[in-house]
Order: sequence, then structure tokens, then C-alpha cells
Amino acid sequence: MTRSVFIDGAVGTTGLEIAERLAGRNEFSLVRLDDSRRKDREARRDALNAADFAILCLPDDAARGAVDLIDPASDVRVIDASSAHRVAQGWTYGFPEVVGSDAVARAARVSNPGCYATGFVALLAPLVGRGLLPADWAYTCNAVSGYSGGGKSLIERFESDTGIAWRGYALALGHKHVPEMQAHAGLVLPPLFSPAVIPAYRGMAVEIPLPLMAMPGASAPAALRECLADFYAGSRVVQVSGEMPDELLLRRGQAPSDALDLHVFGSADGSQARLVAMLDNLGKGASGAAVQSLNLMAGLDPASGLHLPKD
Ligand SMILES: NC(=O)C1=CN([C@@H]2O[C@H](COP(=O)(O)OP(=O)(O)OC[C@H]3O[C@@H](n4cnc5c(N)ncnc54)[C@H](OP(=O)(O)O)[C@@H]3O)[C@@H](O)[C@H]2O)C=CC1
Ligand SMILES: CC(=O)N[C@@H](CCC(=O)OP(=O)(O)O)C(=O)O
Repeated sequence: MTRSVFIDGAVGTTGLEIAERLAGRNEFSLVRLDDSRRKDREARRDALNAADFAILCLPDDAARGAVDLIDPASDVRVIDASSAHRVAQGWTYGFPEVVGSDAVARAARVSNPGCYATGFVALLAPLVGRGLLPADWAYTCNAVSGYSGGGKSLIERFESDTGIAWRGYALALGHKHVPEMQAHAGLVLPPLFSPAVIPAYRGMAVEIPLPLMAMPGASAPAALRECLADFYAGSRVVQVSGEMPDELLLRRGQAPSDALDLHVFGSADGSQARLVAMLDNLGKGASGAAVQSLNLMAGLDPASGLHLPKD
């Protein structure tokens, strides 16, 4: 059976990468609006209501507007790549490894996790959920992202001003991922989140420093690593490193990847740890995650069409 998929925002950064992952697959047929109609409200309304699946690759306000265009009688199932619905009632968080594959497979409305939130939630949700780290700690998170994370406008900026070596932002501490980071990691307090952009197109590192000696009831680094390895055992997307490499590198010109690699680094006496997630902001951080959810919703192998290391 071939299912129709309408990507609203198909010529944006995320939309193009989703189309690339679906190209050549006969389980899906892509519905396209030509350039003159891709922002036409009526054309979009028709396409949204007629498709089996709609994937919204739009700015937040436009994504909310797209959902408003859907007729309550339409059978279309929606995956929203924006941050509009990540803590909204009636939406399933599209992180099957964390919320369960069945929940995503059944859902009519799926909200794709934010790229930074993917790393943060992947590291903390199992550890807090299984009681190895306290839910009521004031967590901090430092992260760097490739500039494609900011969509067309940031790509244009970094590619025209090649002198930028580092761009700190969200300095007023109100980054839009904080609500989903708190909610889906199961935290009492919002994390203090410090993101930055580096002059690489894609790739990101998300780090959570842990002063374990001060954290009530916190487990030792080895136990944290074992818990994550057990939680993600069998996943083809999420890998937990069994070792502590001397360094972690993001490279310019990195190939697209839908993998998510997790690391636990601990001090020799076990009193401190650094949790680190490495991923492609356009892969498991956006388009790869959307395709993984689409596969599950269509009853297919969740890894179909994904860029993953060979087994
Ligand atoms: N880039 C990333 O790493 C990630 C992005 N996301 C999210 O995915 C969504 C898309 O982001 P991204 O692809 O990066 O953004 P881009 O800016 O690259 O693309 C957005 C696309 O949406 C189109 N668009 C804007 N308004 C409308 C509208 N009213 N109707 C139809 N099309 C419209 C734009 O058109 P035009 O080309 O004319 O500007 C553009 O093609 C955002 O919500 C973003 O936050 C999520 C995770 C990661
Ligand atoms: C580098 C950069 O600007 N990144 C984006 C987040 C990318 C992402 O995950 O976007 P969504 O939340 O829309 O899914 C930002 O910080 O706003």
C-alpha cells in the first residue's frame, strides 16, 4: 500500500531532508505544491486534508495555522517538526525510544522533538525515570549546534559571514526548548540552558554537567552508563558508548546521520560526571526523527530510509 505524504514547508531545510529520506521509497508518494502555490492557503488546505500524512516543516506560527486548516473530519495524521505542540495536550512526543514505539505508532498528532531537547531528554529521561538521578535537581545544559539548526536565515548568515567562530545566543535564558526539556525529562525545575552555534553546517553536542557529590541520591557514573545502555539496548538509532574516549569531535562537512550517540564521562573518584549526546541536528534532531515516526505510524520498520551506521 502506498501512503500519500504532504510536506508543508517542503523547500525549507528540514522539509528537503525529509524528502531526501523518502525519495525512492515505494511505501510513500510525496504530494508537492509547485512554487507558485506552496504558500497558498487553499492549496495547502486541500493538500493537508487529502493526504494520509502531513509533515509540517514550518515556523511555529505557520505550523499552528496549518493545524487550523485541518477539517475535524479529515483522516490525515500529522507530524509537526516545529516547537508549537511539544508540550501540548493531544499530541504525542515523537521520541519512540522514550515514550514507546506503540504510542507513536497509534498517534494521530505527533510533535517532533527539538534538536537540543532530543539530546537532553535522551540522557536524562531514563536516569531520572529510573531514580538514578534526582528529579528535583537544578540541571544545567550546555550545547553547540551546526548553523543549519537555525534554518534558511542562519544558513545564509553563517555562509555570508565566514568569520564567525562561535555564536552564543538565548542569553536571556528563555530558549524555546526549555519547556519540552523539563516536561519530557520529568524534571521539577526548568534546566538552565546555554546553547551556541558553531561554523559547521550540521552536527551538535549537548552536555549535562553533574556535580554528583552534591546531588542527593545520585548514582555513580558507571551505574548511569549501565542504566542508559540497558534502556537503549536493541535500538538501532541510539547507541551508548561503553568507553570514555579522550575527546569528542564535531567535523565540518559531516555526512547526514540519524544516529544519536550517548556518553557518560566520570571523574576517577566518581564525584563528578559529564553526560554528552552527539547527534545531527537535521537527523535525529529533526528530519530523521520525523521519518522514524512516519515509519512507525505507517506500520513499517522504524529505521527504513534512515542514515545509520551499518550493523
Ligand atoms: N533546522 C533544524 O535543525 C531544525 C528545525 N526544526 C523546525 O522545523 C521547522 C522548519 O525549520 P527549517 O526547515 O529549519 O526552516 P527553514 O526556514 O529552512 O524552512 C521553513 C520553510 O517554511 C516555509 N514557510 C514559511 N511560512 C510558510 C507558510 N505560511 N506556508 C507555507 N510555507 C511556509 C518557508 O518558505 P520560504 O522558503 O519562502 O522562506 C521555508 O521554505 C521549524 O519550526 C524549525 O524550528 C526542528 C528541528 C531542527
Ligand atoms: C542553531 C539554532 O538556531 N537552533 C534552533 C533550534 C533548532 C530546532 O531544533 O528547532 P525547533 O525547536 O524548531 O525544532 C534554535 O535554537 O532556535
